[in-house]
Amino acid sequence: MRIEFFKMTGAGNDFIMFDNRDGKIKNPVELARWVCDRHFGVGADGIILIEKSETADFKMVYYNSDGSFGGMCGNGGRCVAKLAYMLGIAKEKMKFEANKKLYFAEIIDDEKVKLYLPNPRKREFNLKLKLDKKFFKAHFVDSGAPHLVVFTDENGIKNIEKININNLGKKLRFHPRFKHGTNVNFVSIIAEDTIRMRTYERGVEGETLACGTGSVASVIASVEKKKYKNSRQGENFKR
Ligand SMILES: N[C@H](CCC[C@H](N)C(=O)O)C(=O)O
Repeated sequence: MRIEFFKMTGAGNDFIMFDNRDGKIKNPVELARWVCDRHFGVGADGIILIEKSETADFKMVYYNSDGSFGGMCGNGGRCVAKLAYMLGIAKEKMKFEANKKLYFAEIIDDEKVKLYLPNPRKREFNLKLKLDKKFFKAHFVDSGAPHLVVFTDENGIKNIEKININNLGKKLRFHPRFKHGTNVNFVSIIAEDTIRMRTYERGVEGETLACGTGSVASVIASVEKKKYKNSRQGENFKR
């Protein structure tokens, strides 16, 4: 069987995407594991299927590289919006369904796609998580995907670049407090309006280069805990 695919990256978080409106992909779990392999496949953090929707322009169905169902993905949402626009499935302003929720996206120009995420309701601040006889202070925000935010300064970590994400991140990701597991973001305050974040992703089971819903969760925790300015500066951000 021949299946056309598209590869895109959102800030380094990369995805292989398929137009599955005809339903010809029947085993996405196996497909994700195979094509996401960076040596024996194409290589990506996950796959995204565009499927038919009754309530929106299309449905985004997202699987992590290990084949687990991913729910919502911020970077993937921007990529799939662009693909849907390129394929003529949606216009510049669109709405799509993902994990039974509705999202709005807007194509700004060739390089920019804006994605509107609803305000996360599930937030739990000041958790104390026991790990290897030590307590970690962390905050939990579900921004479409479950995210733990671990501030380096609240946990005596001096240099975020030196954290062994694939070790410490993994332990927190599997902490029994989270029944379905969680993504884990380590965050350092850089300036009044800038944070540095490194993410361990559930389902990729390793550090990824960027995470959209993780960024949103980290900013929410920063505004709450660090009294950040709730600034809209990001809108004018230029590379
Ligand atoms: N990278 C994604 C989030 C993936 C979450 C997924 N790994 C899970 O919760 O299983 C993003 O840009 O929002």
